[in-house]
Amino acid sequence: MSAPQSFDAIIIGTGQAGNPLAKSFAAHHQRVAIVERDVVGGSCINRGCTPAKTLIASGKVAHQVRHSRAYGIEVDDFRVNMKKIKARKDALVHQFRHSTQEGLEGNDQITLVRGEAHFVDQYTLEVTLADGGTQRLNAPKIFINTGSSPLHPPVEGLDTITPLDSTSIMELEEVPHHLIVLGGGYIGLEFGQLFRRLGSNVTIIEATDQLLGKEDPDVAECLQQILEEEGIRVALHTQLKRVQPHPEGLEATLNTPNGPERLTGSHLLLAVGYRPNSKALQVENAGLTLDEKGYIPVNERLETAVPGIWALGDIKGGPAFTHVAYDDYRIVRNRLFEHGQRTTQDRILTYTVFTDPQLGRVGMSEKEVKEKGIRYQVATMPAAYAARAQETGQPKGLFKILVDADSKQLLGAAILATEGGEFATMLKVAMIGKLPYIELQEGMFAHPTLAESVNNVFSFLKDPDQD
Ligand SMILES: Cc1cc2nc3c(=O)[nH]c(=O)nc-3n(C[C@H](O)[C@H](O)[C@H](O)COP(=O)(O)OP(=O)(O)OC[C@H]3O[C@@H](n4cnc5c(N)ncnc54)[C@H](O)[C@@H]3O)c2cc1C
Ligand SMILES: NC(=O)c1ccc[n+]([C@@H]2O[C@H](COP(=O)([O-])OP(=O)(O)OC[C@H]3O[C@@H](n4cnc5c(N)ncnc54)[C@H](O)[C@@H]3O)[C@@H](O)[C@H]2O)c1
Repeated sequence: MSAPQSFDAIIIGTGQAGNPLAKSFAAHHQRVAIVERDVVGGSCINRGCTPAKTLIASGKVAHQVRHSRAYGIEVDDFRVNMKKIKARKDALVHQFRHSTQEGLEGNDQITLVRGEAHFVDQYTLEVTLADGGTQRLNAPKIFINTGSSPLHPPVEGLDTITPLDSTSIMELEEVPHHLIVLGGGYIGLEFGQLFRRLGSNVTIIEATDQLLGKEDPDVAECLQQILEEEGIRVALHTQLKRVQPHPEGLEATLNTPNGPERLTGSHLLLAVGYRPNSKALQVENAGLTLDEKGYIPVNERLETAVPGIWALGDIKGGPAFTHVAYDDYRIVRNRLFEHGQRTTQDRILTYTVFTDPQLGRVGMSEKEVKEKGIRYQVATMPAAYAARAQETGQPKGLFKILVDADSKQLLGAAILATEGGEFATMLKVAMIGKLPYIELQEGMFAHPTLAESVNNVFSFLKDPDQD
């Protein structure tokens, strides 16, 4: 075995944290190796946000064409061309991937190693190279950014069919006749609505009693109603007991609240969550222990229990979003290169479910506020009260904003509305600035934007137990 190649730092994974971190090391004239076992760029640009949102944009166009008569535009006929929809998505993914790869390969300080890494000891990795053989690398600092992958649940008969997951569904070149979706979370709802809009029959099977289990029931119910109005069947409190091949594709045996049911579908999408990519790492060789779900525990500085090893992004557990992984990078950069004190404790969580209308979320839900015993007030207003929502013919949804009863600052918000993610971002800025709600209620905002609704929504503010 040849001597390991030495670096100032090694990063495992070219995802949302690893890629910018490599560039920060390079900018500080430190030699860094970054190891990638798959395509460069990680989940977001290859298998997650970018391809999904590009496809969802096509679904929205199909929906608008279908409903164009409501706007006085008479389109006689249209056809969904799934091959072209996929080609548009592939082109963008390749563009993003190519520029990420060029950014790494074109930097003299960065060595991109193609292969799968595992720990040999605290400072040494062995990479099983993509083009054969192995290579050992060592460094005093190692950063794990290996992300997560779709979870395949234990369902009887699953090995007798070819189920889809969030990666393979985006490679379809035809629209499923009947898409059965297992799981009513982010992936289930985004893809369920996309394929419904492209022409599929869609059934979403959710084991619990509401969609998007982390959200408040009123918000989840409002979104469920919107999806059902588009013709999606939502089966709550329902388990998938068994699947088997069927001439139409598959037959699913369900346990519903009304008893057993048999359902035939052309495709099954598994959307029951993600699992960490930690098994191949053999972290025990470095003295690290995974938690019970396979995540790598870290402190608020993203340091693992072993000095000199950090974990960033999905692999550390907690909210799994691109902007969280990127913010993990900012924290590490801040502490290593800027003598800063940033931690994961400082940040206010935000995310958007890219259904249409979007669910833009920031801060705490009402459930979380109650659990923490905070004294709060809540304002809920139908999106239809906004002039903009009426003018654009997109009145579905609601605005829900929580306010601290003592400080009068915002605690959190759920904006279920067209471009709800943009609206929630504005509220996050108010939260960062610790603005009392009155500044929003009395502020002058451009008319007729959706966001000017912050002038009106607080007139609905009430104590939680007030009718
Ligand atoms: C369909 C879908 C849609 C999504 N939409 C959104 C969205 O709209 N907004 C949002 O914020 N988030 C979204 N997400 C979540 C988001 O994609 C992830 O949270 C984010 O990409 C995680 O980034 P990461 O840096 O932790 O890991 P990743 O980007 O997954 O990078 C990890 C990399 O490590 C590599 N790797 C793993 N193990 C090894 C090893 N042993 N050796 C070498 N390389 C290894 C992997 O190949 C991968 O390239 C979506 C996810 C999916 C699946
Ligand atoms: N817009 C976004 O930001 C976005 C979009 C897609 C994915 N993501 C990320 O990807 C992660 C994974 O998404 P996801 O939708 O797979 O997971 P999820 O955890 O959001 O949802 C999974 C759902 O499946 C249900 N479920 C679990 N087991 C089941 C079973 N056996 N039968 C029926 N239902 C079952 C759960 O109750 C839950 O509602 C998310 O947590 C999120 O961080 C984010």
